[in-house]
Amino acid sequence: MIGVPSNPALVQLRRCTVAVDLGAARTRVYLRGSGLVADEPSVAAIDIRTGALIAVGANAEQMAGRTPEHIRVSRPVAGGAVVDIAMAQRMLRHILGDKLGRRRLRMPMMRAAVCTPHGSEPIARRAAIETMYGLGARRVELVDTLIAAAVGCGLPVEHPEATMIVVCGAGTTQVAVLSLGSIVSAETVPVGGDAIDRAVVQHLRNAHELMLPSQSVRPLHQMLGAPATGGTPTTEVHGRDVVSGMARSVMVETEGVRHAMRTPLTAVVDAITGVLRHCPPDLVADLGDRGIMLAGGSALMPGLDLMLRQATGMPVHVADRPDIVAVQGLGAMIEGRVRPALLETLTV
Ligand SMILES: Nc1ncnc2c1ncn2[C@@H]1O[C@H](COP(=O)(O)OP(=O)(O)OP(=O)(O)O)[C@@H](O)[C@H]1O
Repeated sequence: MIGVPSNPALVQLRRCTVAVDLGAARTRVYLRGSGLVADEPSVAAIDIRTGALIAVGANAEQMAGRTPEHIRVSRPVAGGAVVDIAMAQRMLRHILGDKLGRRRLRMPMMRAAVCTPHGSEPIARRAAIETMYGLGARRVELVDTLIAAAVGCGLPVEHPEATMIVVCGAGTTQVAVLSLGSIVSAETVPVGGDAIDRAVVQHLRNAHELMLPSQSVRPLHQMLGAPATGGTPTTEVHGRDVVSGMARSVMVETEGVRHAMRTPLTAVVDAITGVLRHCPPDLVADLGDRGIMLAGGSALMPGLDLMLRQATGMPVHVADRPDIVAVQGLGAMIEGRVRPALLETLTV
């Protein structure tokens, strides 16, 4: 496992004590020596009359859509970037304060590793760094999420054969082919689980004039992978009538929901074919057997792997715990469990 530390960035990563994945849906924190210590929704609730923080994480998420006028539920991370640095700092401080105790909070933050989506803008990378500086970090190492996730999946990224990873999160999907520890070709599209959920909600609104409560969307995900049958299978769905505002139930056809979910996913399929088009033929040939590793929280969507298999004709494997692979990969880097020399990191 120990190799030659020829990559200075990896040497810097080994000095980090904390690894953070600030996602649009969830914030995950890995502490060296302790493992994953926090995995909470990236949500904060504030009292707008006083500016006081009322809740963070799961407690704040439960309040979404149910708040009185003076409470605002905020999501400080969107589209793969921290969009409200001050709120992200307050949220992280509380999430970690709850887990570590206030006094231990400053120490682990001295050197932090943070993953950022592939191809993120300099301003987005800066925002991630500023967020960590506000928590007391003196140095921040940025790592491409695709590299962190590939390491977290246990892919043999340092080998001279191609591996392909698709990280499907809440707001973005990142696709890459890696070989010899580096990204050969990659693409990020602004489509993830949230876009799929919005497509389902919009379909119910257009086709049935029904407003779907947010907790009712996930049970409909299974329609993506439902076998196509000759008949028209239907499911009963409860919601609110768009016009009258009254509670109402409708029978929803599987095929309509499946079609709605597939529409945003065409961008993901296009990204996969685009990445393959930019790869040397030898690497593409490797992938015919190895296929695609699917990671990110949306990889848990039933039928997504099957849909991608059908659309690309390639084998698709879902990572173990696909939602946490990126932070686990970062964790492996700061623990020194990754072969040096071959991994590419972004250092600022
Ligand atoms: N069991 C599940 N079934 C279907 N979808 C799921 C499941 N679990 C999580 N998701 C979806 O996964 C997404 C969150 O994934 P993940 O935690 O990887 O996002 P993130 O890293 O916070 O987002 P991003 O990478 O876009 O910043 C959400 O859209 C959520 O609805």
